[in-house]
Amino acid sequence: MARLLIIGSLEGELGAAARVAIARGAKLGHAEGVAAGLTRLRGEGADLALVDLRHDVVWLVQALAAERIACPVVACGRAEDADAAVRAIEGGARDFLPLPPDADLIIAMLEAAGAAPQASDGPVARDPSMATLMARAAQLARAEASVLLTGESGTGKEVMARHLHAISKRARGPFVALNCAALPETLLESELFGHEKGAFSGAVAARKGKFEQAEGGTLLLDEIGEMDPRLQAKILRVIQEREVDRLGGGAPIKVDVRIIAATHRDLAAEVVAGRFREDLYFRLNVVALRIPPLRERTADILPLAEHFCIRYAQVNGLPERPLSPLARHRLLAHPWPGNVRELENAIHRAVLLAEGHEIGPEAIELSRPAAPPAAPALPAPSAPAASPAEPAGQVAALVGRKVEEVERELILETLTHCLGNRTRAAEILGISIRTLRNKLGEYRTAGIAVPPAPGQPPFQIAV
Ligand SMILES: Nc1ncnc2c1ncn2[C@@H]1O[C@H](COP(=O)(O)OP(=O)(O)OP(=O)(O)O)[C@@H](O)[C@H]1O
Repeated sequence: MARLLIIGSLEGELGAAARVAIARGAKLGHAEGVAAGLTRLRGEGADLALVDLRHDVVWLVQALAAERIACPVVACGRAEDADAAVRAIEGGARDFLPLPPDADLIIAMLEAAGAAPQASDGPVARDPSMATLMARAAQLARAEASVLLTGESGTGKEVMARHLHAISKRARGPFVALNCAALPETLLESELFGHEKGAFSGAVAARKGKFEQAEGGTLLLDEIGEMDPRLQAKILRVIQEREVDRLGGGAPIKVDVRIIAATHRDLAAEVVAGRFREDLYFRLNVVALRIPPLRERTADILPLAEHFCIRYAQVNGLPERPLSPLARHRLLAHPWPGNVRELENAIHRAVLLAEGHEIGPEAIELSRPAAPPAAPALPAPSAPAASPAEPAGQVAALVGRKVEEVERELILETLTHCLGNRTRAAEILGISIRTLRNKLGEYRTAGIAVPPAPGQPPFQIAV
């Protein structure tokens, strides 16, 4: 369940935003001001904080950065408050939410924060390959062993992790998820292990890490393959000793947490390449579940599509409508490179776009062609083929240029567009923040100017 903290009075339009989020399944916390909000974020944390622009948003962002608390902050206000909104974004706020709130925008922001409201009804799994997987998951219900979930992005690893938690004897305890690829190393370290007061210059109060927050429940370490080897060693110690050391010393704290790790990488290959610790791999891999890509479980496509048709009709207050036979055909013919996430997005759009009593094929927009043309013809050099998502002229204009060069321009332009906000730019580009930082580091080394992060002097050295 997404955890949202609202900072400001709930009496006005912010209260309406709170009601929208609750209706979509978010768990709400509230603080009247930024200082009280900071105290709550130190204690129980949140996936997203919505802060009334009349409060000192930049102070909160800076305090969170100083205390290494990872929580995206979204400033909220009326469209007339544009100047204050720009100051908040320049000061490090993730985004601006215009009031009165738009329900879809709130959902999108929760999703961008990695906290999409979760359906509580468990995974849809009708394909025989998933039936086997679900049977194995059921066998594991009473087990305490760590589980390693592998599978391409969007196959449903987090959904499966939540399911494993829900059917386990820890179900009454918390389920806490952390995306290890989304945070830089120091922030990830204090998110995981917490810190004592005075552990670093901004640590003005002690704070529990995710291991402690998940006490008695389950901790999902998502994208574990991206974790730095030093932190891998610390995770190994927690698993072996069942205790965590907060940053800044103090006695070790006993923890009772089941760990589920997930990755889209081939971790065994990462071990061979020397990027992932073998001992940690064996500890996590006690039980491994591979979630097949959607193209390998085609019997799931229509049940999933129907599930999302109902869900998004309800979420948007629209009547439930069936998929027409042609729409079904179109869905079955598509290879779904983005897996269930891509299908979910396509159906959400279709539910909004469809007209009439059923959802027809015209409402289903697919990112790539459903199948290659019967007789593929080589495009003429002067008129290269474009994907349906890209206007032909724009792609044609890039012919003759190096991929590396185009990539660099896209990254730098996106960063400029986001006023230097790395997290936002990485999200838009669809790459991890770590990859973005590495690229920016390369550009700097090559002497190319990089837009500074908000609140930092131009062309600083640290990325
Ligand atoms: N079996 C399923 N039943 C219902 N919904 C599903 C199922 N699998 C995935 N989804 C939905 O698809 C989306 C992507 O799923 P999820 O986040 O679990 O994938 P993931 O493999 O963890 O992705 P990533 O590797 O990118 O983190 C979510 O919105 C989720 O609700």
